[in-house]
Amino acid sequence: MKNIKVLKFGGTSLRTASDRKSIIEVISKERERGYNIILVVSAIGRLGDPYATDTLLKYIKYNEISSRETAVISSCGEIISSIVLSSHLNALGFKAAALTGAEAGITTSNEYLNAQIISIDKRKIQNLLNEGYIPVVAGFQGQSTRGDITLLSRGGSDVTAAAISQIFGAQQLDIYTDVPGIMTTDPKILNSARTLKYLNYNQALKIANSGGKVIHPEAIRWAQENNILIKIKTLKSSQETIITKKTRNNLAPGSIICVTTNEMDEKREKITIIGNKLNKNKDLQSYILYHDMNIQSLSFFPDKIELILPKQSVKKCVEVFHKNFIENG
Ligand SMILES: Nc1ncnc2c1ncn2[C@@H]1O[C@H](COP(=O)(O)OP(=O)(O)O)[C@@H](O)[C@H]1O
Ligand SMILES: N[C@@H](CC(=O)OP(=O)(O)O)C(=O)O
Repeated sequence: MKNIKVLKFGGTSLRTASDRKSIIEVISKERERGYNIILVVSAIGRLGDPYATDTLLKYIKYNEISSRETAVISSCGEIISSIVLSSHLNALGFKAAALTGAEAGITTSNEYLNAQIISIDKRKIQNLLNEGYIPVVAGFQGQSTRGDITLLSRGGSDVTAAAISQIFGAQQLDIYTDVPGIMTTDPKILNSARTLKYLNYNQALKIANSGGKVIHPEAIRWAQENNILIKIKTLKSSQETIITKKTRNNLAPGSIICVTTNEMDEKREKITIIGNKLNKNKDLQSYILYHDMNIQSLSFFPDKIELILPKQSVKKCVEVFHKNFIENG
């Protein structure tokens, strides 16, 4: 079957009734454009929302239940979400069918909380598509070769969506989230962050690997193998990031694209400055070496610089790098 598009909706895009209404409008438009749609959903909302992953995890203590049971309770959020969305679609006259990861044919390795997808049996989703249904797949989960429920690691619904895109020969995967794409830094840290319009797979992978959690790195790898165009977007704006093999965002030596942050432990965070041939950026290097920013450890690589700092110094430091070397760089 041609013209397949996979749409993934993250927990933050499914939160309210109005979000879910906007999702139905997106699906409707994509169908009108002639696409056969496969949906992948995450658990609704974030900590505090009834069936969000972190809310479910608050009901248990890791040492009281096994990893197997942790995977089972965590998987419930996505299952509930898939049924909520399919019921909305059916109520509006679409034909939709919710599937758990196992029902969608996703077989994984045996690590309960951090499994890898080994294969996807296409038959169930394919039959639904042939019959005019919109499959709504619960993301983040699969079934191990031993028959247990497994998780694809935190943020893993992106992996479900990219793997399904590859197996079904989709040319495009749209990931809906609460930010208008991959940005020059986390907009929750700095509101002057701007959306990066175009990235190639390698640039996106570097950002994802160093804490830019908009997309799971494993999802980029699945997409890259089949050259699938990824769009990262939000329901609320027309801005987006387009990730492809080649980018229009060719970087001059010494330039920076993104500053990411990643928690190391309770007290420390790692800041990563990502760019091209950063050894050519003498201003940046001397800024780091000669300004007192509370840096505890520093590593230079050709395409990134990693700094470890106490948590309280991170915001200021991100602000300085962003202002001096991205906004005015
Ligand atoms: N460079 C970045 N660009 C955009 N967002 C970022 C970046 N780094 C971190 N983020 C954070 O990633 C969040 C989106 O990822 P996530 O919470 O996993 O969403 P979803 O539920 O849609 O999967 C944003 O709310 C933002 O705070
Ligand atoms: N709900 C899971 C899986 C996931 O991918 O979620 P989201 O797409 O909302 O980041 C998690 O919180 O890890």
